[in-house]
Amino acid sequence: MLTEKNKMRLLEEDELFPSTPGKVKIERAHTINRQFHRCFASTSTTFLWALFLIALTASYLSFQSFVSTSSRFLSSSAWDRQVRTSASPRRPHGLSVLVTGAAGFVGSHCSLALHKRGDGVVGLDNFNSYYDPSLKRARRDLLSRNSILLIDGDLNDHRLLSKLFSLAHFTHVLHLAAQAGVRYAIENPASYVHSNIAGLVSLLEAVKSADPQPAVVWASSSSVYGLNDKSPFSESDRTDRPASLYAATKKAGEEITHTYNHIYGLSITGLRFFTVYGPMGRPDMAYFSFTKAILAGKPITIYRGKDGVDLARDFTYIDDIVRGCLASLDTAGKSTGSGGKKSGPAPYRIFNLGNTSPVTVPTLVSILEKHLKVKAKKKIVEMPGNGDVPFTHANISLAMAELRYKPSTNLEAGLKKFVKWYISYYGRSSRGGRKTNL
Ligand SMILES: O=C(O)[C@H]1O[C@H](OP(=O)(O)OP(=O)(O)OC[C@H]2O[C@@H](n3ccc(=O)[nH]c3=O)[C@H](O)[C@@H]2O)[C@H](O)[C@@H](O)[C@H]1O
Repeated sequence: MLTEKNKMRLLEEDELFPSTPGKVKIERAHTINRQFHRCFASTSTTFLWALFLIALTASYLSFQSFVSTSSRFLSSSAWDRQVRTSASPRRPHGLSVLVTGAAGFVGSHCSLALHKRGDGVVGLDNFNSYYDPSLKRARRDLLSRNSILLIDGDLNDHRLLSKLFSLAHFTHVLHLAAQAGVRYAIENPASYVHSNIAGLVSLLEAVKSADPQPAVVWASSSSVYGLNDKSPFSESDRTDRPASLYAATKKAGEEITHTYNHIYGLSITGLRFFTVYGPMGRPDMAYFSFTKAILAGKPITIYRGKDGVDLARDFTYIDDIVRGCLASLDTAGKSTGSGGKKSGPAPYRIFNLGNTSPVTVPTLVSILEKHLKVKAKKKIVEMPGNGDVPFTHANISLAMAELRYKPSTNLEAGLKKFVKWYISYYGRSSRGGRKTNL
């Protein structure tokens, strides 16, 4: 017999876990159900508590790491001195440059080149794990051996940025930090917004407030041309049809920098890089991942465009890009703002930095086969609709006229240098582990 109290409890439980209407309830089944429900209720409560505790611990740890990262930087006079020393030019009228993304491919090369000619350089990089951070750490070690300070920090850390600009009077910012990669945007769209939009705005806010305001040279991308089919691509061509989120964030960057130029008088130079390659490059890019796979005897996938047309890129060698970046810094006019107001118009420039001679992906593979002395196992598939464009081709007349930019390394010669570096760094039996220092 059920007591009134038990009946009430059952009723309450029925309301909590309603049974399917019209089903006959057998008391034994109900008892089992009840036990199950209790057990479920207690399991879910435990689960919720566990979740709560995990969230609490995670926020505590991230707060701690934020506090320790910031205080490590922000309260040490030794660190202040390091920043000032690294930012100081060692030649008369030398530049003082904050290089963001300095542990990256283009960033590390540019930092070394600036330092070599006597400019002051401070690097900033968040060492994210988009590709193997050990290569980024090796680049940092190389910079460190050249007395270049590289700070582990994120563009979105406002306190860190304002501290940096208060410590050093940077004449220029070379902004190369970004979430790169065209196809990865399908997997992780938020990382593009974090770095290429929020990070960019955070940096521009800090630059705007700096006194004096530095000039900004930053990496846009050939991908902004998107579905443009007028060849070669000129800076005045349409860029309103991006084919990937990566491209859309780079295009947005061009508009955002324009706003800061217009309102605050920041001197802006946007560089549209065309598929940059070379030693110490990015492991996610085709020439690099193909090399690794070919040496390991693994198959490579070659995408092919509509109607069996080969894809082509205006592959541009890193040394040419570095020269273009340095020439942009050297010719950037001054920012005109102070205290959040501009005192006159400041330059806003955009340049293509390409090679002007597109090469198809199968040709890239055959050059690699020749330099590696190994035949590739090729799998040819139709280009997936994940952001790729069929070809790129730069018109570089503007950069030639204003920057004296003149690319001098063709793909054959550039890949030879890349392969030499790759084998010296990873060895021929490459499994991704490094053999020597950079
Ligand atoms: O100029 C840019 O603005 C961009 O250049 C670079 O993008 P992409 O030109 O796409 O270079 P990359 O990935 O090396 O693919 C090269 C070719 O190989 C094809 N490709 C690629 C991979 C593969 O497995 N198979 C293949 O055929 C592929 O279809 C393509 O045709 C930078 O990564 C990017 O960050 C941005 O800076």
